[in-house]
Amino acid sequence: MTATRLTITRPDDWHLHLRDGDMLARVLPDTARRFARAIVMPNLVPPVVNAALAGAYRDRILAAVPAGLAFEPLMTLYLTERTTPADIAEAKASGFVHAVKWYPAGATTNSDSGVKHIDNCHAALSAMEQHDLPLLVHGEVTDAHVDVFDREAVFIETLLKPLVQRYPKLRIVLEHITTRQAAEFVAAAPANVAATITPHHLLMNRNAIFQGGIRPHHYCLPVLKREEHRLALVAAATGGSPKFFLGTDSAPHTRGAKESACGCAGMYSAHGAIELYAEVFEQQDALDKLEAFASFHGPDFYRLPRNTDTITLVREPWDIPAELGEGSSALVPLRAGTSLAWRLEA
Ligand SMILES: NC(=O)N[C@@H](CC(=O)O)C(=O)O
Ligand SMILES: [Zn+2]
Ligand SMILES: [Zn+2]
Repeated sequence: MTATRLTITRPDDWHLHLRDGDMLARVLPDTARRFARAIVMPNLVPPVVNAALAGAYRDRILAAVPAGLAFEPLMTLYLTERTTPADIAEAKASGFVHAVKWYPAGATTNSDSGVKHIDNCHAALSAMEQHDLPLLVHGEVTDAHVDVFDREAVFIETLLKPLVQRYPKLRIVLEHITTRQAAEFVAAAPANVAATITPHHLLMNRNAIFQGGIRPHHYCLPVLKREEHRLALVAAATGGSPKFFLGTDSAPHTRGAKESACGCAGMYSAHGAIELYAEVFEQQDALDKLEAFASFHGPDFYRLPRNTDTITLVREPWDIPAELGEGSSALVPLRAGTSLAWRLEA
């Protein structure tokens, strides 16, 4: 029998881009309606590199939370080769910075200030291990000679495995995993290593980028992979392991920035995030595993309390508009012009 209603502990989003200004105001309500908390990515321009900037950004986010909704932004720092142990100590002491993000320079959107050589970050990484502040990783090498579809697997072998060995107590989240190699690596790693998985990498393979023509709204980083990799991610997400948890990587870009001769990487999914995950879990006949993936594994890893209120999803198709918002912040959401199978009950 198929379920038509599903009530779960309110989930959190452990990887989210909220941007700033008009775009922040446009996208935050979508997340705040569904999730109690989110790990907010620091790749603004300029990036959020210290606790003072994170605190100011946190205030702007809180000011944009719609009346009647409760939402807690969990802030992150952007790791650079100039991040000091004092920056880390200050971030930890703030109480609102929950992690530090490693962007290999040039790997993704707004990563220009990121890390060229991780060997230049060892003082900061030691401080993070000492203060128990997790490291979040965009796991792709940037070497132009490495095929774009292999960049995650090569990153794991050449950079991540040595790092895990060198810092055995550092908590590490490999973000938005996209390959069988990543799922296997995380599953076999010690308990201080975990991963987030996006709805789009669970729902689509790389054919979606080229369906009848080039599809800029299906371009993200790490790029969608072959079907065998999608299947490995689905098995990891629905398999019940506490090492895998929800992180949408909802990454809004304006329509113009996506539909361009050199379009930005990132998909917007916050408008239907938990509903999209429900589709995946239903396809696997694993709806009973959704709550742990969406609401328990993340807070347990981050050592935060689980949420105590609930959300309810109903199996009732609803239409996704062709475009969300207007003017400078208008964007094309995932599944634009089609429908989602599950709807969030008001
Ligand atoms: N995932 C993406 O394709 N884009 C993200 C950056 C990131 O998470 O790598 C963005 O900020 O737009
Ligand atoms: Zn990334
Ligand atoms: Zn991201």
